Amino acid sequence: GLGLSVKKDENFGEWYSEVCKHEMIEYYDISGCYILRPWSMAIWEIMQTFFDAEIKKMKVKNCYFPLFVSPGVLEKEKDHIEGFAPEVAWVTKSGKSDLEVPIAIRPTSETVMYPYYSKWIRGHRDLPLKLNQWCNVVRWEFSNPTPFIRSREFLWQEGHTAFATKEEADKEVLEILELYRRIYEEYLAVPVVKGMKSENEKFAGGLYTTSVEAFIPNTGRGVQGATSHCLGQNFAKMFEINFENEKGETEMVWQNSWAYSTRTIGVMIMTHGDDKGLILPPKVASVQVVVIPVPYKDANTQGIFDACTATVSALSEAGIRAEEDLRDNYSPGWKYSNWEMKGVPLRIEIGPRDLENDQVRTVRRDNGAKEDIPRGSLVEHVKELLEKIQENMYEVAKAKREACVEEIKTWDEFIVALNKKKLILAPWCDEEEVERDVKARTKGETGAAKTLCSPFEQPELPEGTLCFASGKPAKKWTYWGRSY
Ligand SMILES: O=C1CCCN[C@@H]1CCCn1cnc2cc(F)c(Cl)cc2c1=O
Ligand SMILES: [Mg+2]
Repeated sequence: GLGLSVKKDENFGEWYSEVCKHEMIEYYDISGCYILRPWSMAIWEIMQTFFDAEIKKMKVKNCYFPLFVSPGVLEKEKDHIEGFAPEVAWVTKSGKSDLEVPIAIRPTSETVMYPYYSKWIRGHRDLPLKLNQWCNVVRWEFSNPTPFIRSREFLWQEGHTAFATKEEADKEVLEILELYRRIYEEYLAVPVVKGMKSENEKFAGGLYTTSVEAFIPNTGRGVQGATSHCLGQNFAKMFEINFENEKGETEMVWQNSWAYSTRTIGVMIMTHGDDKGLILPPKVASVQVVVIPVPYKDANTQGIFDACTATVSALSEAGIRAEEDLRDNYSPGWKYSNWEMKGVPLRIEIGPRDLENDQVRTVRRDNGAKEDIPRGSLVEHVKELLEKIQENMYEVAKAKREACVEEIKTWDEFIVALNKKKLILAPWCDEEEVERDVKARTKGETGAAKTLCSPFEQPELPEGTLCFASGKPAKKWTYWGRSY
């Protein structure tokens, strides 16, 4: 049918699923797997074009490692994969016959790549080694699958870099994190917080984890947007990735790994969609402007169609992604709803009056504003409108997220804020067992609260401030909440 059957604020889960099904994904017969249709694949490609160009400026090179991992390699370090083992997918047969040894499908590629890093890195001249791959990974998770946010197979990029010094690694971790912030804030118009993960939440195999964290006001859940880890020398030790330094001494390399995935698209949908459907930020919209003719019984229909075609070519020549919808089997009204559902940021209507006045009518998808524009200044007006839409979508989302933030000092305030679906900013003693204790005490059907990150931008922490959970001296302000 035409519209959505539920409202975003009434039944978020159903709303999200229906919005995704309007040409972003198709459900698949294997649970947790989804078909990425062109409407969402185009978003992935636009982000990939940006990110790929940026990492190439950083001298990162793309490569491709095999999908399959032999068990010996995957299970090289028990502690690295402890806890993850249940989500590893295995190939056990080919045709009718069993494989001698089952083969794992990569859930991430450290164990696939690092034996070769050990082989390729001999001396300091082999450093820094900076490789990235655009690929899919498989994690056979059992918690409720959600299109883009949590699927058993997803697309991502995984960067794996090796340096001679910790300083170089520390620097690159933050450079990549800034690119992730740009993907979210400049392309997807989604505000994120940059911060450090707690010892409990970080990648266990690494030294420290930084992340960009988003927040979904409707569900009151944080969502990890992307991660940039410094692995220290842990994997160098595990996989003997050593190099001979200038003085002829053998040293272990310092490594990073970093990733973002198709989860980015789900965060964008959840953030911007409304009861008419998706709203695409212009930067990532495969169609930024849709031009719709509004013919009138005996008016000059051909003239209207020609004006639409001319408008699309003028916009396209200026690098704007514009399309006309001249289908004669749908009414203008039907077309308005259809393209609004798909989230096209700007609609242009051309009817008899517009033809006479040599103008077009523009309608913004983000706030519904209508404006008549003379055809003579069409291109710069539309460029301006698209920039305003991009900016407005970010500002609106940022204001909504800020309205969810609640600063608290005590346990009681924490519980009240948690139940009000807030993004909680709390003074914390930064002790692991305190975080584990908070998780245990907040366990419930809607999931436990945990740390999301400790923001790099720390508010003032007055001397003597106590941890909200343990009463011990607080060391830092940390964002807490339920999460995806
Ligand atoms: O997040 C990134 C950036 C890109 C490269 N990887 C790291 C860490 C990935 C953690 N992680 C995440 N999930 C996993 C699932 C698994 F089944 C196994 Cl065996 C391992 C892992 C695992 O190590
Ligand atoms: Mg996982």
